[in-house]
Amino acid sequence: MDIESWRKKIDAIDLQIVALLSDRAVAAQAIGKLKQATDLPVYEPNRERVIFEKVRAANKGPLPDIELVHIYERIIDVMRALQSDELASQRSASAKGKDARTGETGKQS
Ligand SMILES: O=C(O)C(=O)C[C@]1(C(=O)O)C=C[C@@H](O)C=C1
Repeated sequence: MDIESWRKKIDAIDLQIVALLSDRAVAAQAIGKLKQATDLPVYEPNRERVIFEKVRAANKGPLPDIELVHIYERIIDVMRALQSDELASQRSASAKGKDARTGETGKQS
């Protein structure tokens, strides 16, 4: 296959990754709401250790285990932020053209 064909393959894979990450985020958000309702902490290090172990066990290469786990650490960081509602407020602020932290529009008056 030539470079263009491989790039088309990567574009198609990226669409699947985005859809799967969105599905994962919906599940994490649902867990976050259940945790809020039952006063459980967002951060569950034991559960995260189990996930990293499953990821290592599922890995057939060519990515080294350590790199895959790094990707997962980042994914779960983002899921935790979503559960704490930090990302939800950032997203709605940016949709309105506002700074998530200050709520300012960034336009000169
Ligand atoms: O399983 C949970 O308790 C979750 O909240 C989900 C999740 C994850 O994204 O996989 C997120 C945060 C926790 O620290 C552990 C795992």
